[in-house]
Amino acid sequence: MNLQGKQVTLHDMSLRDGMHAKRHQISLEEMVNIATGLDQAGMPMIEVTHGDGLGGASVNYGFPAHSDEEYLKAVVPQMKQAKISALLLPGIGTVDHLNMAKDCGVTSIRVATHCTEADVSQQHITQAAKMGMDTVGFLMMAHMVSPEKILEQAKLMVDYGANCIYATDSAGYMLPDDVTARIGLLRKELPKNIEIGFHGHHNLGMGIANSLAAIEAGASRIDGSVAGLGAGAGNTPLEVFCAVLDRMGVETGVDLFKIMDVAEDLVVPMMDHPVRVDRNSLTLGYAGVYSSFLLFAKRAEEKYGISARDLLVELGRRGTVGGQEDMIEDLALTMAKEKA
Ligand SMILES: C[C@H](O)CC(=O)C(=O)O
Ligand SMILES: [Mn+2]
Repeated sequence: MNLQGKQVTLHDMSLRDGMHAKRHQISLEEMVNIATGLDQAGMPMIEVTHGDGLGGASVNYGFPAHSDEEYLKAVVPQMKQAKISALLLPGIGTVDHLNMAKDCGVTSIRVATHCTEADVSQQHITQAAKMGMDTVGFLMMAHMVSPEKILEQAKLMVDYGANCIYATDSAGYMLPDDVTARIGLLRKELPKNIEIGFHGHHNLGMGIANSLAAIEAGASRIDGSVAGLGAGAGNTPLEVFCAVLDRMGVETGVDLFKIMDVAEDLVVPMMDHPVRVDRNSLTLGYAGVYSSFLLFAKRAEEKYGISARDLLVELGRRGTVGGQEDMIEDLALTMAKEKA
C-alpha cells in the first residue's frame, strides 16, 4: 500500500467515545488536561460530548459527571490550535443543544444517524450548515447495509448541507475490504469538495488496518482515540496510528512522541478497565453489535447471571442498533427466566 505524501486530518474521540468506557464519568480536570495535551501535540480536532452526543444525559444512556455545556466551557477556551467538535444524534440532541454548542465555541458538528435513517438529520444538518459550522453526516453501523445504501443515505446528508460524510464502523465488524467498498464508493460518487471520513472500533483488532484502507480508498479524515479509549475494545489507537502513518510518509501534523505521552501519562491511568480486545469486546466485533452496548451487557451479566457474551451474540442476531439500550436488560431478563 502506498500512501506516501497523502494528508489526513486526525480526530480524537477519547473525550467523547471514551466517555462510554468511563460510564460518562470523566472529570472536568481530566477533560481539560487531556484536551490540552492533545492540543499541544498538534491534534487538529477533538470531540467533547456525552458518549451518546449532546443531550445524552438520561436514564437510557447514563448520566455524566458534568453537562455538555460544562465540559465545553472548560475545554474550548484552553485550546491554542485544536478545533472542538460535538456529536449530535437527532432525537437525543436538539437544535437548542446545537446552538448551545456553537455558543460554547464548537466549530464542527457531527450529526449521527443509524445508516438507514439519514432523513432524520435534515433539521440539524441544515441548521449547522446555515450557522457556518463544519457539518458532518455520520452514518453509524455502516456494516449493516450495502455500500450503495450508504451512498444513497450520504447523498441525503449532502443535500441537507453536510460538507463531510463518515462511514462509521460502530460495531468494529468491518474488514478492510468492507471499508474499501464503502469509502471507495463514497469518494467516487460524491462531489470532490465533500470530504470523506472513517470512524473505526478495534473489536476485531482491525482499527489500524481499516483506517489505512479508508485512506487508500479516499478518506481524508480519520477518527481514533489516544490509548484507544472508546466504546468496546476502543477506537483506532491514535498514537499507534500516528507512528504507522509516519512510517508510511502520511502527513498528520501530530507530534508522535507528545501523543504517546498523552496516551501513557494521562489516558491509561484514568481507565476504569483495560480497554482491549477481550472475549466480550471481541464478540461485539464478531457479532456486529453496537460497541457502546458492552458495559450494559456486563452490567446485565452481574445482575441476572447471563453471560455478557451470550447476550451480545443474541443482540447481534436480532440486529439491534443504537438507541435500543433498554433491550439489553429486557433480553437478559427473558434469558434468565428461560434459564430458570
Ligand atoms: C453514539 C455512538 O457512540 C457514536 C459512535 O461513536 C459510533 O457509532 O461508533
Ligand atoms: Mn464510536
